[in-house]
Amino acid sequence: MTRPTFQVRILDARIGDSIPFPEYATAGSAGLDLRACLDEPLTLHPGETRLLKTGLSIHIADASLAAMILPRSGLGHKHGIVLGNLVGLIDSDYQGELMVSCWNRGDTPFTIEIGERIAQLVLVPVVQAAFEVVDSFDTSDRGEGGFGSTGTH
Ligand SMILES: O=c1ccn([C@H]2C[C@H](O)[C@@H](COP(=O)(O)OP(=O)(O)OP(=O)(O)O)O2)c(=O)[nH]1
Ligand SMILES: [Mg+2]
Repeated sequence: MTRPTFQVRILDARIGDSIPFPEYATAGSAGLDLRACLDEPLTLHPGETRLLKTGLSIHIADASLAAMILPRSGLGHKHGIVLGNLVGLIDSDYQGELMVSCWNRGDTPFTIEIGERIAQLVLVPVVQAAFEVVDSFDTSDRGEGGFGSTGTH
């Protein structure tokens, strides 16, 4: 399969050296792991949130694509390390450093090591909408029902 190509800037000279460049871990991986570009290990105390550098910027350039920063399941489930913004959305025109908001939502301190994989980046298709303002909609089966309106079984 041909892959779209993005320009990437390496903002930290350790990337590609002591801190590996992101790569798909397996042929079927959806995400690229992002690593913490720290100068020293960082202990996140319970409830603490810190914005961490990744040492990389990407320019997606194509408005029909975006990237999402998602938590790693192991860190989130086992150690309570998730994202302070829950999900990060990278706009196609963003050219700044990819940043990861790390939140310790658990009840024990967790130390992030230099170069540790802290989150994952997933490229996703995007549809930009145009809106037509109307007074009413053609009625659908659901109508305005939501929030459990179809029951629980
Ligand atoms: O986890 C994240 C989330 C966002 N960003 C960058 C890329 C994104 O394109 C930009 C803006 O993000 P967003 O639109 O979610 O934040 P905002 O609070 O609305 O800021 P802005 O006013 O700059 O759009 O910040 C990151 O590096 N990491
Ligand atoms: Mg925004």
